[in-house]
Amino acid sequence: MKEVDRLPKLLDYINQANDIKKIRMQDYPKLAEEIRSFLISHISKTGGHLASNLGVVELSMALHLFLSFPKDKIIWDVGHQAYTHKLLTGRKEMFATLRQLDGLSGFPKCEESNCDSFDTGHSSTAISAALGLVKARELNNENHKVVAVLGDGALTGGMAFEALNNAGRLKSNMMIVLNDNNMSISENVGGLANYLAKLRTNNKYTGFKENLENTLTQMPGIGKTVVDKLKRSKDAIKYFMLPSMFFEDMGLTYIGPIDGHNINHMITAFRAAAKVQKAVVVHVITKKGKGYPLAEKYPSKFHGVDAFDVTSGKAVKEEKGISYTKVFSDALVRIAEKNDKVVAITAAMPYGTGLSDFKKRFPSRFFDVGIAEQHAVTYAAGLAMGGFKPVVAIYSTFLQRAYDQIIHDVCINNLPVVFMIDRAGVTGRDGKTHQGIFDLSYLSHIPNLVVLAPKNKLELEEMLSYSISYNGPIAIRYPKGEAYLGLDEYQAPIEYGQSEIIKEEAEIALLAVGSMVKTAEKVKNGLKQMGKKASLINVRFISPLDTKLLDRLSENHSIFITIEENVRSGGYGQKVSDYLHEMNRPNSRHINISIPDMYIEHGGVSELHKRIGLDADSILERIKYLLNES
Ligand SMILES: Cc1ncc(C[n+]2csc(CCOP(=O)(O)OP(=O)(O)O)c2C)c(N)n1
Ligand SMILES: CC(=O)[C@@H](O)[C@H](O)COP(=O)(O)O
Ligand SMILES: [Mg+2]
Repeated sequence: MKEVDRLPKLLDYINQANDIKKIRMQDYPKLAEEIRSFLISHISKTGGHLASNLGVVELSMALHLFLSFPKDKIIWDVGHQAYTHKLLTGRKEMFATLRQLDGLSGFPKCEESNCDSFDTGHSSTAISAALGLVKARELNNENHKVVAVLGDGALTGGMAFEALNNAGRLKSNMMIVLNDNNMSISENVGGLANYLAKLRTNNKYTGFKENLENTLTQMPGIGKTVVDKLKRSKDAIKYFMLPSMFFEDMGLTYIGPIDGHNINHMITAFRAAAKVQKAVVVHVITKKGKGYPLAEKYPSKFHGVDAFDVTSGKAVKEEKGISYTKVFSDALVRIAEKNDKVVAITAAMPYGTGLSDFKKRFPSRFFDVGIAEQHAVTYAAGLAMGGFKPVVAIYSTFLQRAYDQIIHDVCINNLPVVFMIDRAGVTGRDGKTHQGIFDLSYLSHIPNLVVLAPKNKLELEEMLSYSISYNGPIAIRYPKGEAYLGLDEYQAPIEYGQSEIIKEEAEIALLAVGSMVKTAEKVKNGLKQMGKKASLINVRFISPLDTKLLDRLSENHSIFITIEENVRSGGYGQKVSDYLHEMNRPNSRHINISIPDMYIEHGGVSELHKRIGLDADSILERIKYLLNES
């Protein structure tokens, strides 16, 4: 062991909340460096949200030096940047298990620590939740501090604006730390991003770099002795400010921009902000990926990573096969070459949803609307009304936001919008906020909306072509990860409302939705070994339900087994069950294999499937048990 390795690290002194207050001010930079090394070393092994976390090391330290936990509350918007907060609140030892099954969550989680105040994962909720906590504080006669921390990307979300509108009326203190790194996952876009850029580049920011208080002290009309008093006064707070009509006119106080890597400047700003009996925006400027040159250079690539080699930045595991996302991406570009009415929309996720290539190839037909799923959907409705064929690509979990827009704007108007719903099913390591397990339930009862799920790569391509030519709202849901290449000898043409019969036998009908067709193949083989015959059906259309096929199958199948990667309630299985019941088929038994109505925590997709009984072996066990054959 080298001599230096034996020396105690500053991090060794940080074992529980508030321990950071024992660290001497001159050691803050060293602690920040240690935290960064710790994060890089752990995330390189477990995967996780690297660049965002590296950017907020000093910001998190400053907040922890200023606040007291668990009394005070921070709400981390999205929550993907809360790793340093976790580290500073007694969870250091758990980092080896980050995002692993039963391990440390990658997001704030009240269950995990009393220093987490709100579970998050989806964007733009922090100001609303903080306002609620502030009101509760008032009603309970309490006096803790409440801080919402959100990024410039999160600020593009509609909820953030609704909350700001409300925050303008606040008569007690609440801090909104705007962590501005000039990036969402990709470049932040739109008028707000431009506005923040103006605030950022304001000359006076450089004036604050040396020392915020010294600068104030030297300002004409302020003077050394009155700085503290000035901080308490509403008018004088404006000396901290640069022209920020937007926040000010909304009724909030604005402080900034502040160097988000200068802990002392931030603490000074927080102290000043805490004295204002209003909502105060503290605008801090940070560098996404700070301290790891590759992440600084490629912040999008290092936003969320799998395990990687620190020196080269390359993923440890080579990507296997082609992903469904890539299949969609390539197919859409091919279609758009021939059809100039096709336009594509993303809500701040061009890369994740596979629209980056479309963006490069057809920049004028590509629209990134920011983290604004609701707007994305209604915007698509407008484009469709204007004669275009919008393809809206949004992850299953984030499309939850736009339920009303899908009904009210797209489906009541019966508009030809194509929804490409990526990350449908169990998505894995992001955990309960990100699993795409509700979409069949929230979509398949909407009148006019067709809902499809492909069994393999080829079928996703076919379904996309079908959807582009279909004259009405239509959605295709497909999972994260590698596209299935098997079963491509079965590719009956897609006919409206018709499932595909892959193997027709008798006795048992296995009806599998999308990703579960591959699993159902294995189940079929297992049943065969038990001496049972089974037909294998690729459901294809979750909505409308293929009732004709169900009627036909009822003639020589006595057991229907539906298999889907969606919660039970409102899923395909319940539709089938409902139909069989209504048609009074006393000789048909139905077994519903689906996800229990519960939140699924983080872990690997296969291990989660196993845990919830959605792998072939567990399904077979369940069937055997239910048929009394175990
Ligand atoms: C409703 C919703 N849509 C999309 C996402 C995916 N997402 C996670 S982080 C992120 C970018 C956030 O940017 P910003 O708030 O600036 O944080 P940064 O990563 O730059 O620190 C996006 C789009 C999400 N979490 N929630
Ligand atoms: C924090 C967040 O919501 C995203 O960064 C999400 O983790 C992306 O998921 P994928 O890695 O599946 O694109
Ligand atoms: Mg950002």
